[in-house]
Amino acid sequence: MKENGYSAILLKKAIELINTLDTKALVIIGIQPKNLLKMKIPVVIIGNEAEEKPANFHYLRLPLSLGTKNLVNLASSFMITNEIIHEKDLFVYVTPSSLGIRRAEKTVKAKDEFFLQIEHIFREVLELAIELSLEGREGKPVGTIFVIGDTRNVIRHSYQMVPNPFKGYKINILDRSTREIIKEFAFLDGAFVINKSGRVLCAGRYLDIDLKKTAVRIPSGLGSRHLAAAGISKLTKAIAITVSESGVVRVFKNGKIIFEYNPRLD
Ligand SMILES: Nc1ncnc2c1ncn2[C@@H]1O[C@H](COP(=O)(O)OP(=O)(O)OP(=O)(O)O)[C@@H](O)[C@H]1O
Repeated sequence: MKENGYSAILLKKAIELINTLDTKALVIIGIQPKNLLKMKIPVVIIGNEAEEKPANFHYLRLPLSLGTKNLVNLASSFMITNEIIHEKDLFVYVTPSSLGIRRAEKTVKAKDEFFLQIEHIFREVLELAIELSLEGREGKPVGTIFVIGDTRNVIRHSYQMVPNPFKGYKINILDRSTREIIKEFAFLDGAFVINKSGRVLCAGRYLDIDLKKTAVRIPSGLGSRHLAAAGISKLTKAIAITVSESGVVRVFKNGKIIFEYNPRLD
């Protein structure tokens, strides 16, 4: 999503639309908002925080590389979840190269906690998970688990299924040039373990959860991958992100699903 010089015009048109139609919010994606202080309706900004921070401005720190469709869907769910607008309300969104009107709907199941969770490393891993869902590996769908944070306890509750390909290497999720390497290892059975600084400590890790002791409930139809992710997030303070072979990306915290989204269905 690149700035292409139309931002100012599109933003002006968006405001005209808001003044003409009964729209309840403005979503700004990847544009530095300017001259919006007079806006009476809620403004959701995805991208860099501006210096202007009136009470009706909400910031969503999502990666712009998720693309307009995904971001608008997430913004829509965010606004409904936080009662900024209601389902079916109209809102306008604007990006550096497009302008649109949408009816608010919850295509993404996300709990409040999810939107509080979007700090740096988590955001990068979520983006990677969505990329994996969309791209697969060599054209084939791929499923995996990323476990982020509380690594000491995660390691305690897991073991290697195969030799750890990341042993001895300093591969960090923040280093974009190593993204492809990380994705390559998604074909391994098991989970990735990532520390709070973004370093990938291991792949191919079996999450050893005693399901009798760790009472987690997940929706029926989900198998052992999702049970393991729910279990590790309950047993430790880690967050687990799963990509299922069907493409659904889920986030687990404290044994519960706090985010569920299938980017392939957009
Ligand atoms: N405890 C575990 N720790 C790490 N990985 C696991 C664990 N259990 C299962 N997996 C991984 O999940 C894979 C798929 O298992 P299963 O089909 O039962 O899960 P699922 O939840 O139905 O996932 P999907 O929706 O992707 O099919 C396994 O091949 C394995 O790689």
